[in-house]
Amino acid sequence: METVRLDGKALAAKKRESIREGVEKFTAKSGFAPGLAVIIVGDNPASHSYVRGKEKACEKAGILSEKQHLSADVSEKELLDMIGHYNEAPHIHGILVQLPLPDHISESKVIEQISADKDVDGFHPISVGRMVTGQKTLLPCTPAGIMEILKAYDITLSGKNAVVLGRSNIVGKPMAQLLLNEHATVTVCHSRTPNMKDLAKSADIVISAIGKPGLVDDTYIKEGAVVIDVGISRLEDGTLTGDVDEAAVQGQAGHLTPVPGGVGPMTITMLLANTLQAAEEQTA
Ligand SMILES: Nc1nc2c(c(=O)[nH]1)N[C@@H](CN(C=O)c1ccc(C(=O)N[C@@H](CCC(=O)O)C(=O)O)cc1)CN2
Ligand SMILES: [Mg+2]
Repeated sequence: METVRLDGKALAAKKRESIREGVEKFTAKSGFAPGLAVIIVGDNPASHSYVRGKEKACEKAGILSEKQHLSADVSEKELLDMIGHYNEAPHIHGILVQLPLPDHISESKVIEQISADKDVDGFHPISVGRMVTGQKTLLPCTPAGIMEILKAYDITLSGKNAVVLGRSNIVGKPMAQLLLNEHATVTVCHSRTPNMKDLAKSADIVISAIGKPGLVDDTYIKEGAVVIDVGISRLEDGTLTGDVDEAAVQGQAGHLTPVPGGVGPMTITMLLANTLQAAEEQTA
């Protein structure tokens, strides 16, 4: 069978154009642009590259972005105080702290410090609670972007068996919840799941967010299954690769997201969408 490539990059470009139009309308009506504060701690090159991508995307969409780069040895209190400042800043409608953080800073304390109204990453327990109970909220960007890809390609979720590989708070857990909200039957696999391969092989939809290059080959995939690759690893030669061995699943998967150019560009697109949504809700 022919494997359909799920082109996240092209979908992201289309969505970003419609977000840009929404931002233009918002700005004309309110007299100010939606504002996003981006806080990055330390010097992780991948994190800086993602933050650059976010700033560039904001600029193109007409969103004001304000970056704060803190040194790796900044105290937890200083970071919490900075978030407190942005919680009160009227020109800022969204706050994101790039993850991961250095070990001496509690990720959960930092996330809980962000006002739920400005939580454009959708990681705050209030946002998570709303998502779990099916209320309107700001959704985590990567899982929300994957849902947009599935919708754009008319992939039915109701009644389907979905297997999520990985249980992180950023991707695996919220992904499972969003699929469940759309009436899929969801199994979450992790490092202590003994029969991960068998579970994946029985699924209509496999979402891999593990971070092991090439882990998912044709022995994990049922003929015709939808395969979403969230893993991004940089190999020694500098190339980016996902969790999925693309060559091995070609002809076996029904649909497949590439890496790069699949899920990643939709992550940043959903951040733009969330920032506009937050600005609209705060000025309504
Ligand atoms: N506060 C947050 N931290 C992190 C998040 C997040 O959503 N919020 N997610 C990831 C990193 N991430 C965004 O921050 C991210 C990862 C990848 C991409 C992306 O566009 N990938 C491209 C390739 C990019 C490249 O060439 O390096 C692709 O897949 O095509 C965007 C955002 C962890 N931290
Ligand atoms: Mg590849």
